[in-house]
Formats: sequence, structure tokens, C-alpha cells
Amino acid sequence: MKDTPIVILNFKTYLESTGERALELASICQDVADETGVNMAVAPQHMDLHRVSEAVEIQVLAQHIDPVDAGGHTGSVLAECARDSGADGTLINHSEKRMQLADIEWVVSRMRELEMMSVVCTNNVMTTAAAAALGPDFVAVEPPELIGSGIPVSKAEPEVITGSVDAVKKVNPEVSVLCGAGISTGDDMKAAVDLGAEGVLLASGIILADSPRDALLDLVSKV
Ligand SMILES: O=C(CO)COP(=O)(O)O
Repeated sequence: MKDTPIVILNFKTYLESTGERALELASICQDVADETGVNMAVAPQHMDLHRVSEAVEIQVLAQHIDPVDAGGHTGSVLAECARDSGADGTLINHSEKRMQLADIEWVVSRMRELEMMSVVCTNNVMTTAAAAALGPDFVAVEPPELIGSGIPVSKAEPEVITGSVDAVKKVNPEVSVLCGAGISTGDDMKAAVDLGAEGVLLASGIILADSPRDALLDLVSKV
């Protein structure tokens, strides 16, 4: 059983969520999860996976894993290395790190073999349906033009969420649908959940807030 609604905070490459500040932000997420009972996960940069996963009990995800087996692949991110660094799973095909379909399938399968969580990011209803056919744990639909815009997908493009939820039900009802892009407030998250999303994937609204703790508490206050 997946514990939803879930909030996944993607640390991206913001300085505000890098290094020591990744640790601070992950601890805040842990505190908010403990205080509110809302399931939270964090996706720090690869270099921060180990220290973050040592410091918190909430789930820690990689931002990307390469479709490679162990061996001669200099510079690639190996699934087993992410796991041994403390990752419980990974984001796959984020719009800032797009992959080919066969490679997405490869990483989803490897996550399943390693009993790790897979979150495939998509950009619209059609790609959400395609991703659901691969059987990941989650798909996260994020219209790229709204990412980092402060304009929440759950208000600007509600049909992308309802359309994704409907499509995924038909293709593979075991897959949970998340949404993201421009989400930052409790109203944004409530609107997403009311539209059928089982959680949100977000970044700038929390990471760049004056008080990430207050922003997170507000985010989960209505679900
Ligand atoms: O890309 C996103 C999360 O992975 C969304 O980013 P923002 O929350 O900054 O719009």
C-alpha cells in the first residue's frame, strides 16, 4: 500500500537545497512529516544522497538514474550506487532530464528488481498514459511551461490532472498519479487532490520560500 497523499520535494540544483542546506531542508521535511502525518519524500542531488539519507527517515529519491549496468560507463549514475548511497528510489524522465522511452522502461524495470520506488515524470495526458503502461509506482505529470512559474497546474490546467487520472485508471490502475509545476500553497495542493492526484511533486515554491518550514506547513494544511 502506498502512503498517500505524498509530497515529493525535488531539490533540483538550487543552491538553497545543496550541501549543508540539503540536510537542513530534508530535516524540515522530516519534521513536517512527523508533525502532520503527511507522507513526504525528498530528491536531493546525487552528491548529497548519502548524507541526507543518513540524517532522515523519510524516503530519499535520486533525481535521475542512467540506464546502465555495472561496468564501463564513466560519469553515469548506477542504480546500485544510488541504492547503496541511501536512495529508496528515483525520479525518471524529469522535464529537465528527459530520457528515451526504452531507457525509461529500463530504469523502471531496474527499480522494480531492486525493490526501489519509481516516479516517472511526464508532460501531458498522452505521455502519462504511455508511462503508466510501464508500471512505475508513480507518474508525475508536470506541464513544462508551468514549472517554476508560480502558476499552479492544479488551477491553470486542471484538465491535465483529471485527464491523467482517467487515462492511468484505464491503462494501469495500480499506478498513482502525482502532479507538479507551480504548486506552492495549501490551496494548490488541495485542488490537486480534489482533482484526483495522490500527491504533488514540487520545488521552487518551498525551496525558495522565505521560510520553507512555514511554506511546507501551509502546503499540507488542507489535506
Ligand atoms: O519540476 C518540478 C518538480 O519536479 C516543479 O517545479 P516547481 O515546483 O518549481 O514549479
